[in-house]
Amino acid sequence: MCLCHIIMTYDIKLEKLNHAYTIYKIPSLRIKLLSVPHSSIILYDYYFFSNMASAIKRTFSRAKSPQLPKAAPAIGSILNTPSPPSTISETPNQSVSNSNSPSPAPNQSSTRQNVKVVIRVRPSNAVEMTRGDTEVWEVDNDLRRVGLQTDYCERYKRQMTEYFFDEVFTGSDNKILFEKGVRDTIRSTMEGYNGTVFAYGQTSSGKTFVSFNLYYYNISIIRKYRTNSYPGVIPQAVDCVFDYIRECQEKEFLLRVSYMEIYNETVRDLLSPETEDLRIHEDKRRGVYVSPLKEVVVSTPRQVLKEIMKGEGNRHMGSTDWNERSSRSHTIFQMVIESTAKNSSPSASHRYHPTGPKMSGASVSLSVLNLIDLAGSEKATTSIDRRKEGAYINKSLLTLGTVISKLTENNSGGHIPFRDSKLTRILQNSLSGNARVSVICTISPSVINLEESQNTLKFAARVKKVVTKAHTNAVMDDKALLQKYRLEIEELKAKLESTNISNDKEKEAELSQMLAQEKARHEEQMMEAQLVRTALKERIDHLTKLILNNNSSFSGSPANALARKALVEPNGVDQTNNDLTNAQFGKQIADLRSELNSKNKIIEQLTAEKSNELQIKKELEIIIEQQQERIQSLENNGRGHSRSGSGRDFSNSPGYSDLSKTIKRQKDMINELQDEIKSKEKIIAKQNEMLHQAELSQLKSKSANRTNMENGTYNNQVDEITNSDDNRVG
Ligand SMILES: Nc1ncnc2c1ncn2[C@@H]1O[C@H](COP(=O)(O)OP(=O)(O)OP(=O)(O)O)[C@@H](O)[C@H]1O
Repeated sequence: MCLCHIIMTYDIKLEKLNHAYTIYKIPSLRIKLLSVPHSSIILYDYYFFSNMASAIKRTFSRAKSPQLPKAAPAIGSILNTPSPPSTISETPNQSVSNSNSPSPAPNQSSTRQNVKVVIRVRPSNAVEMTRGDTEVWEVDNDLRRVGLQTDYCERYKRQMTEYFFDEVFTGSDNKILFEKGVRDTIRSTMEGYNGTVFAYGQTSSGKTFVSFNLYYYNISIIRKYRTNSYPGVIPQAVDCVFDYIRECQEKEFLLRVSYMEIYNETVRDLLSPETEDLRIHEDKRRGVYVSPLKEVVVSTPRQVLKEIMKGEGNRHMGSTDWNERSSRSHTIFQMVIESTAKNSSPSASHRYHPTGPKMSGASVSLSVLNLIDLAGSEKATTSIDRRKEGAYINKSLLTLGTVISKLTENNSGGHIPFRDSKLTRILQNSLSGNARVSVICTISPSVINLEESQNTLKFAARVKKVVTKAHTNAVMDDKALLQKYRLEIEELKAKLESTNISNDKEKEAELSQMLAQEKARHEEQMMEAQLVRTALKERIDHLTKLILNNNSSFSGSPANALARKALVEPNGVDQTNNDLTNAQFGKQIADLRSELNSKNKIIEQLTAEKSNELQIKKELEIIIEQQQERIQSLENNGRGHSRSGSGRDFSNSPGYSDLSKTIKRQKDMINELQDEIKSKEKIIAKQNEMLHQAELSQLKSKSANRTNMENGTYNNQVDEITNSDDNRVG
């Protein structure tokens, strides 16, 4: 048997040699020493080497050692260094048993389980390094032990303090921390148990680094998440959830997320910061919950991270004396997971019926995952605002501590002050039993923070004693979103089925679709024809109006009006001539109109001539009348003279005979004029008759062309026109 020493050395201040690490006895191996020149190692590399050491150990243990001891012996004993003078060992029963036996498999249902507690001692930060702070904590991954360094205890005569937890880590590797400390809790949640993960520790101890690792994510660079070396627990949990869903063959899931913060004892919705008056409620079914709280249904990890980033943008952060970007509020990122068996459609009796009520369906499992980043406890700070925030933070953390103590003290249902702070009230479900809980406690390595770190470790040891008994939450609940969506899908499927029962029905549907298309096409054509008709009607109306303006006698005649109507609507209804094309029809109408127009013009002319001659006739008649009066008076005068004894007879005088001749001539002229007027009247009458005949013949030829025209109406109209004795000239 030979001794294999793997010794990791690093010098954080580049001055002194610090730790001697894990030493194993590994048979048949001759590695004596792996020494690292201190000046070439930076802090980051230290963790790499530290992890490498673990990897080497694991490899050796698998390859060479049939049985590596589960817990390596204490460092001092192997190095044969004297044991510390005295030791306070926080190894509660549960804690010890838990650290030595693996946590129960997550698929065990309703088993009593201790809260899983993980410790992370972060590396010294720049300030601590610059100050040259001594690192006081030593961590043994295998022993799952964190304790004060022996050197330090000896030098400063301090009591040796050591704690044992489920997992202890140093460095920055969040992946291994997640794998060992959190993964089971997340997977339990996917199986229907409530789960809660929270980070606890003093300000600047690395809670946010372990939960979010915001320094590597910021809102605009979610994409970088995949390449980030230290994704926090929350993004890893999100990945774990979706990995689980991908792997799970038999279930389907629905996820919704919400994100809230407790700032100065006020609950705020980080996804909907404008929402006011968020309250904590409690009912038997849901336990303690916050409302109204915005919930977003999510279907990809990216979507979840986007929501987280959105919420982070609204979170209260501030610069403290210890942390440039300190979380000034507790945040709770909540994911509700609904799941149901993949082929579990609503039972037969509950199937959708179009007329029936909507019924409950298959059982849905509903679990809630809380991922919590607590604000850090802190000592007095210089800023007034920070001091107020700090007071609220410290008070709520104190209450959390008290609640945990009470839970571990009696476990018997005595009064536990959950209601003393919003934080403990919201965590009530998780802490009081029905949840699997992982707590990550973070501490600073520096001696400056020794007291705070010890408090954190004491808190961690108390939490470790809390026993929970989670059970799966199956609900037959229409309110479960998954169930609602399922029912809706069922309804839609049923509707689809009812319209698509058999092939015949399919064909029928096809036919009716074709018919519908044909109908639509026909309607389209009708519409087009209608448009042409309307255009023609408008044109006719327009022309008719022009005729009305130019020839009032045509428009004034009822027969003409009827004829005009018949031209447009020969059936009394608006009917298209099926034999004549629209263009032919239009042309005929135009020809007729122009023919009628020219006839009307002739009539107008004749009428004007007639009235002119009538006027001449009238004037001649007046002249004749005057002449006759003169003759009469002349005759009377002649007769009077002769009677009076003058004995004169003018009838034989030349003046009298001239006058008589003139009168006769004028009378002849009048007679001639009268004859002429009569002949003009005859011509007008004839023209009117011709005009009338032209109208009739036009209508009749149109009538002949309408083969499918209904009998009666049109002919009646023609008869009406024929019989109508309207007021024609003459
Ligand atoms: N394990 C780690 N490895 C490397 N750097 C770390 C680690 N933990 C914390 N840090 C760094 O330390 C600083 C403080 O960490 P963080 O903000 O996570 O502390 P916190 O406990 O959340 O503080 P607060 O309560 O004030 O919000 C950050 O710059 C962070 O990057």
